[in-house]
Amino acid sequence: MTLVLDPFYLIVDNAAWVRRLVPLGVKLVQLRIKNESDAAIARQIREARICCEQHGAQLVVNDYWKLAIAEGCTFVHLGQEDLAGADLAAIRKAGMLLGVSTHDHSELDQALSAAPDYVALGPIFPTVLKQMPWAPQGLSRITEWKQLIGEIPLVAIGGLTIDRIPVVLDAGADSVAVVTDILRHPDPEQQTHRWIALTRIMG
Ligand SMILES: Cc1ncc(COP(=O)(O)OP(=O)(O)O)c(N)n1
Ligand SMILES: Cc1nc(C(=O)O)sc1CCOP(=O)(O)O
Ligand SMILES: [Mg+2]
Repeated sequence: MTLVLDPFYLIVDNAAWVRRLVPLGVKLVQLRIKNESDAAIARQIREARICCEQHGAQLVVNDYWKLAIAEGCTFVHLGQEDLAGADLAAIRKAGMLLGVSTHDHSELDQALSAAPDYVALGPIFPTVLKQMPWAPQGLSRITEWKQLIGEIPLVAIGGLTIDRIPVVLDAGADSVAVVTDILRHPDPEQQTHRWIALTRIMG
């Protein structure tokens, strides 16, 4: 059955952000931790899972699919390199949902061969979060991707801001993922409220 994704997809880099923003009404959140020990990551996954369960939010664990399984999580996000090294059978056996990143047609073919529960396309606009070899995809690429993947939910990511939500959803994205426009906002709580309100109207 096709998954229905919340139109607002928050991505954070530690469990403290999950505790701070999920209670505001976030329903889909990714824990994307880099450069910490497995023990520290496992602890934060557990903390985030408990918080999400308490608030009816879906937690997606980035990269660390083994820890996600061990901590009883239900959703992982994998990039292409992560996917190449992952045991998809183990992920599915654990009953996990799977989201996969794509940046070009060959990556889309790879992603679709894993029967993902959503496909992410990025970077839609320039992003300051990480360096990537791909030029911004632009809005027409969102429309193209949605036509190619059909019913599978499409997540747009990269350089998204509150002002860009309408055009990105209108182009065909089912969900809009964000880091900087919320985590580096002077008032992250207020900005989260704005994202929730706008994606509820538009999504
Ligand atoms: C929703 C979503 N889309 C894309 C990514 C990027 O994943 P990946 O290419 O594996 O890069 P890292 O995030 O691991 O640096 C994502 N995390 N979430
Ligand atoms: C983590 C990530 N992955 C991308 C991809 O294109 O796969 S773009 C991106 C950065 C998203 O952060 P921001 O909202 O700050 O631009
Ligand atoms: Mg990754």
